[in-house]
Amino acid sequence: MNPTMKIIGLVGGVASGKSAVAATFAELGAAVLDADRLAHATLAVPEVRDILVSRWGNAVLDSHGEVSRPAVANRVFGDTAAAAVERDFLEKALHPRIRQRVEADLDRLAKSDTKAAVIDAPLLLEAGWGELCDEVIFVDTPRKTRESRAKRRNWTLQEFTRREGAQMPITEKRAAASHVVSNDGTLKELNAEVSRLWHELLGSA
Ligand SMILES: CC(C)(COP(=O)(O)OP(=O)(O)OC[C@H]1O[C@@H](n2cnc3c(N)ncnc32)[C@H](O)[C@@H]1O)[C@@H](O)C(=O)NCCC(=O)NCCS
Ligand SMILES: Nc1ncnc2c1ncn2[C@@H]1O[C@H](COP(=O)(O)OP(=O)(O)OP(=O)(O)O)[C@@H](O)[C@H]1O
Repeated sequence: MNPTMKIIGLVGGVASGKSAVAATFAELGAAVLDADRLAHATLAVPEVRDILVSRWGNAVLDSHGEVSRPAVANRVFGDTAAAAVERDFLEKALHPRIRQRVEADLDRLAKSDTKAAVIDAPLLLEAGWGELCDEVIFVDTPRKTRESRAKRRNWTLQEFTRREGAQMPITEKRAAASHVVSNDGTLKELNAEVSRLWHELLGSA
C-alpha cells in the first residue's frame, strides 16, 4: 500500500491548459487520469450506446455504429433549457461510470509506489469529484488566450462559448482551488511553475 500518494485535481476554463499541466506532472512522475479519455471510452460501452440511442435514436451513431461525438455535442451544448436537459441526461449516464473507473485506477495506483495521481477532469467540481482530491489546482489563463488556443482544435468561438457556458463559472472554480498555476506565458514557463508546485506539494517524497 502507498498511503502517502497525493491525489491532485486540475480545474480551469475551457482550453486553459489542464492537459498541458498534467503532461508536466506526468514527466515528473505522476500518474494521470484523463477524464475526457475515460468519457470517450465510456461512450463506446454497448450498454451506454444503447441508453443514448434509446433517447436520441440512430442519428446519434456514426457509419460504424459507434456513438458520434459531434452528434452528441450538438444535442447537449447550448444555452437553451432543452440542451441543458439533454446534457443532464448524458452526464447521468456517463459520470457514475467514469467515476467508477477513476476510483478503480486510484485504488490500483495506491497499491503501487506512485507518488501522485493527477485527475484531469473539466467537470471535476461539477461532478463532485473534488472530494477525491487532496489538492485542487486552478489553471489560470485569460479568456482571450484560451479562445485563441481553442481555435487550434477547429472550434468556433460559438463552440467555445457553448461549452464554457455549460460549466461552473470560472470565479467559482478558482475559489474552490487550493493552488493556482498561471498559464498565460510559454509552455516552458508553465513547466517551470508546475515543477515548483510539484516540489512544494510533494516535498522530498
Ligand atoms: C459531448 C461529447 C460527446 C463531445 O465530445 P468531443 O470529442 O467534442 O469533446 P471532448 O470530450 O474531447 O471534450 C472537450 C471539452 O469539452 C468540454 N466538455 C465535455 N463535456 C462537457 C460537459 N458535459 N459539460 C461542459 N463541458 C464539457 C470540456 O471542456 C472538455 O475538455 C463528450 O464531451 C462527452 O461525452 N461529454 C460528457 C461527459 C463529460 O462530462 N465529460 C467531461 C469529463 S468528466
Ligand atoms: N502555455 C502555452 N503556450 C502555448 N500553447 C499552450 C499553452 N498551454 C496550453 N497550450 C495549448 O492550448 C491548447 C489547450 O490546452 P489543453 O488541451 O492543455 O487545455 P485543457 O484545459 O486540457 O482543455 P479542455 O479541458 O477544454 O479539453 C492545446 O492545444 C495546448 O497545446
